[in-house]
Amino acid sequence: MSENPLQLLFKTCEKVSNCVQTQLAQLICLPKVPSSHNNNNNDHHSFSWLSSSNYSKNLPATSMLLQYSELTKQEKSDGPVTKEELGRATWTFLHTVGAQYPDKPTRQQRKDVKELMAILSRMYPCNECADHFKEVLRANPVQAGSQAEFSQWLCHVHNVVNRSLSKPNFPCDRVDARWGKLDCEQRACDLQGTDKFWF
Ligand SMILES: Cc1cc2nc3c(=O)[nH]c(=O)nc-3n(C[C@H](O)[C@H](O)[C@H](O)COP(=O)(O)OP(=O)(O)OC[C@H]3O[C@@H](n4cnc5c(N)ncnc54)[C@H](O)[C@@H]3O)c2cc1C
Repeated sequence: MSENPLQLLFKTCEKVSNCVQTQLAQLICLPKVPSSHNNNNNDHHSFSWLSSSNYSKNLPATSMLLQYSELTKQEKSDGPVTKEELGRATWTFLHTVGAQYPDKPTRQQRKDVKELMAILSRMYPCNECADHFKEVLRANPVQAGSQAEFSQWLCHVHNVVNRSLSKPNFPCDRVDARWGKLDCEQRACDLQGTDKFWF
C-alpha cells in the first residue's frame, strides 16, 4: 500500500531535523554522546539527544549546551590572554603599586620603581607596546618622590598611552578614588611603612 502523504512529509521533516542537528553539533564541536543517552540506541544518530523528544526525558540537550558554553568560557579564561587583558592587568598592578607607594620613600624605593618601569619597557610581552613605552619613559622620566607624585606620574603616562590608542583621558584628580591599596582582610596586605613591601 502506498504511504500516506502526511507520513511521508513527517519522515522528510525528521530527516531534515536530524541532519540540521548533526551539522550544528559538529559545527560547535560538541562531543559525541554515549549511546546510553540515545533513546533509540541508534549510533548513526549520535546527536539525537538534542531532539525535543529527549529534552523532557534525559534532558541533556539544553543543559549540556549550557555546560558547553560554560566550558568554552572557562577554556577562554584559562587560555592565552589578549593584549587588552594584559594591559588592564598590568595597569591594575601599576596603579596599585602607586597607591601603596610610601609618602616618604627611601632612596632604594625610588630606585626600585624606576627600575621596575625600565624593566617593564624591556620585558613587557607585547613588542609594539614595550617599544612605545620606552619612548613614553624617555619623554616622561619617572617621578617617584612621594606617593602622590608617583601615582600622578602613573596617571599621566597611562594617559599618554590612552591618547596614542585614541582612548579618552582619565581625570588624574580622580586617581585616588579609582585606585587604592590592595583590599586585604585586616589590612594584612597593607605593607606600606613595613620593610616587607620592598624586601
Ligand atoms: C605599559 C603599557 C603599555 C601599553 N602599550 C600599548 C600599546 O602600545 N598598544 C596597545 O594596543 N596597547 C597597549 N597597552 C594596553 C592598553 O594600555 C590597555 O590596557 C588596553 O587597550 C585595554 O584598555 P582598557 O580601555 O580596557 O583600559 P586600560 O587602559 O587598560 O585601563 C584600565 C582601567 O584603568 C583606569 N584608567 C584609565 N586610564 C587611567 C589613567 N590615566 N590613570 C589611572 N587610571 C586609568 C580605567 O578605570 C580603566 O578601566 C599598554 C599597556 C601597558 C601597561
